[in-house]
Amino acid sequence: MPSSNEANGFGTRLAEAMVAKGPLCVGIDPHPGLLAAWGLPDSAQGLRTFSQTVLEAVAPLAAAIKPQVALYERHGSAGLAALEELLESSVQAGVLTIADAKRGDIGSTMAGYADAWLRDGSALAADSVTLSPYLGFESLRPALDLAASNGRGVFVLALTSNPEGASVQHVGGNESVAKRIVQAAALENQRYANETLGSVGLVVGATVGTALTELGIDLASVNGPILAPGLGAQGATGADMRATFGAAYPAVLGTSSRGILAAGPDISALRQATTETLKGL
Ligand SMILES: O=C(O)c1cc(=O)[nH]c(=O)n1[C@@H]1O[C@H](COP(=O)(O)O)[C@@H](O)[C@H]1O
Repeated sequence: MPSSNEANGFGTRLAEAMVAKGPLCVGIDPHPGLLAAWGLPDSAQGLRTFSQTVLEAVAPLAAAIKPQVALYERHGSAGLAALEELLESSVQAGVLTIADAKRGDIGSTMAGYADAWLRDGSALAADSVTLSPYLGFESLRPALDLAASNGRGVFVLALTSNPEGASVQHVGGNESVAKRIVQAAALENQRYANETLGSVGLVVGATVGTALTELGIDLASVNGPILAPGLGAQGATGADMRATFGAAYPAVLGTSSRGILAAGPDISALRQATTETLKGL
């Protein structure tokens, strides 16, 4: 797990990694079908081999990895142990981690989730975690504050890549739910004014097309990283992302899971798929 005494906050460390390696995150989503295609059992041992293979293949190429927590939870405590090992190995491999847990709850319970994913010494501590703000952005306060106190970060869902997201996130027209989340994140990043990039990131799907313009959302003002899922398996390309994000594109971290993982288990094939994806960004 990353230690708290990093000189720079998560946003700055991620910005540096994106300059050094390129703006790509590789999602580690050990779906049962992928495990089978890789000749691995659908078990904790299968998860462990899958995770460590992806890490070995992509650590030199990816600014971050994003393990999908649900697919480890499927195997209970043994699955979570495989995730803990992956988070630990990622530190040794020098790649930043985004735990894709999409947590969100009333403040007092949120403190428990923050402790699990963002506290020094927690077995599941990652460099950052994905959060769902639909109990109110302010309900995320324990995670926002803990991340700020120890150099970690968060990614808050704003406009998700799935078509159903619009039924909640677009509500309100020019004062949409998504716009309020973006504004709240921008305000929160004011505490990182001395850093290259703030540590409160947003999730905006690479598939959202013209929604940002239609809703009058200005991502360039956020001063935080934008995690953009939807590349590859969900159909978005680098060109789509440039068109969608415009002036905010330099802060966008594209993320692809199945589009890269389908190339495994061969390490060089995984590296080639990662390199090809990076070329498009
Ligand atoms: O937070 C996420 O990462 C996320 C947000 C979103 O809006 N859409 C989305 O697909 N994701 C996650 O990104 C990954 C996408 O996987 P692929 O479609 O295989 O690239 C999955 O783990 C999703 O849970």
